[in-house]
Amino acid sequence: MNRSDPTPPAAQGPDRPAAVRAVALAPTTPPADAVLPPRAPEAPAPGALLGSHYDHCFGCGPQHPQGLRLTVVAGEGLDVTAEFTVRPGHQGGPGLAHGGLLVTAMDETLGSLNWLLHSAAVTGRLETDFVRPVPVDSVLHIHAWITGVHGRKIYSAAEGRIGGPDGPVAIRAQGLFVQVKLEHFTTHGRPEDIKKALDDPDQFKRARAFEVNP
Ligand SMILES: CCCCCCCCCCCCCC(=O)SCCNC(=O)CCNC(=O)[C@H](O)C(C)(C)COP(=O)(O)OP(=O)(O)OC[C@H]1O[C@@H](n2cnc3c(N)ncnc32)[C@H](O)[C@@H]1OP(=O)(O)O
Repeated sequence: MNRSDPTPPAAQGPDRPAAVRAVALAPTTPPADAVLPPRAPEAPAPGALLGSHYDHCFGCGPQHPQGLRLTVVAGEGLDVTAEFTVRPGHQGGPGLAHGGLLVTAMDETLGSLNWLLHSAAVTGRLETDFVRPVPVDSVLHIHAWITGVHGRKIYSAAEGRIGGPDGPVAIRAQGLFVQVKLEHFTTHGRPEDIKKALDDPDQFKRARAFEVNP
C-alpha cells in the first residue's frame, strides 16, 4: 500500500480476511508453574563433547557435505555451548551467513539440551532475533540453557556471539520442544534412512537410550 493511500486498514478480529489474520502461536516463555529438573543421571558430564545424534543430520552430522557440523559441549548445569563455523556454502547475502542457517544452528543447539534431560524432543516452536550480520569464516559461539519444563514441553533460550565466546551477540533464540517417543522417528521418517540409522549399532544404542515415556 502506498504511504499516502487513504484506504483504512483492513478490519481486525474475526472479520479480518484470512489472508492477513495473525495465527495464534504458543509462547516460548515457560509458564509460572514450569520446573527446572536436575540433570539426568545419564547426562553427559560437564565439559563432555556431545557428539552427533545422527551422522547425516544437517545440523551436527559429520557426513553431511554442506551441513553445519555444529559441535556441542555439555555445560555445568542445564546448559550447553556450541560452535558453528560459517563456510562459503552457508551464504545468504554475499559473504554473510544465511539467516535460516543461523536459525538451524540455534535449533540444533537448543535440541541438544535434551541430552541433559535424557529425553528425545522435537522443536514445536522457535523464535529468533537477528541482532547483527554474521560473516563467512566467523565462528558462531552459542550458549543455550533450559528455562523450564512443563509436562512434555521443554522451554529453552540461547544466544549466539561472534568474535569469541564473550563477543557481541549476533542472534538470540527461544524455543519450545515437545518430548516424543522413539516411534516419532520410526513412524514418520523415510524407511531407508530409519533403517540406516538403526543398523548402526552406535546410533541404535543412542536412539534407545533417548527413549522416553511421556
Ligand atoms: C532414529 C534416530 C533417533 C534420533 C533421536 C534424536 C533426534 C533429535 C533431533 C533434533 C533435531 C533438531 C530439532 C528439530 O529440528 S526437530 C524437527 C522439527 N520439528 C518437527 O518436525 C515437529 C513436528 N510436530 C510434531 O511432530 C507434533 O506436532 C509434536 C510432536 C510437536 C506435538 O504432537 P503430539 O501429538 O506429540 O503432542 P500434543 O499435540 O499432545 O501436545 C503436547 C503439548 O505440547 C504442546 N505443543 C504441541 N505442539 C506444539 C507447537 N508446535 N508449539 C507449541 N506447543 C506445542 C501442546 O499444546 C501440548 O501442551 P499441553 O496441552 O500439554 O500444555
